[in-house]
Amino acid sequence: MADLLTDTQIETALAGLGAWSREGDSITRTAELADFPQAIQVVNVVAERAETAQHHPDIDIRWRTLTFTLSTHSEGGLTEKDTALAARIDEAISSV
Ligand SMILES: C[C@H](O)[C@H](O)[C@H]1CNC2=NC(N)=NC(=O)C2=N1
Repeated sequence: MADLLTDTQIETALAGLGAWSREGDSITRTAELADFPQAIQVVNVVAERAETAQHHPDIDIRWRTLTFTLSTHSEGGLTEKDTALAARIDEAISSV
């Protein structure tokens, strides 16, 4: 259970995250890696972190370009679970 974020809280979180943008009840970011294996490496790191958080992003894989979309389905919108996992995804992208 996590409270839905207000519009202001979402804007503040996005300003801190940088690469993410809001699309309705979701936030999304794209990352282009050097090649396909690196993109899959990022996906594997994100998968581990998502399992630890018990919160899971939608991931679109197109060759070396990844698109992550986050929303808290059980709450029908954005919560701290999404902004927290977004930061972990950013770290995973930077670490590869
Ligand atoms: C029991 C478990 O925590 C829930 O089913 C989780 C799993 N992962 C999830 N991921 C996302 N993005 N939204 C959810 O509501 C959600 N629910």
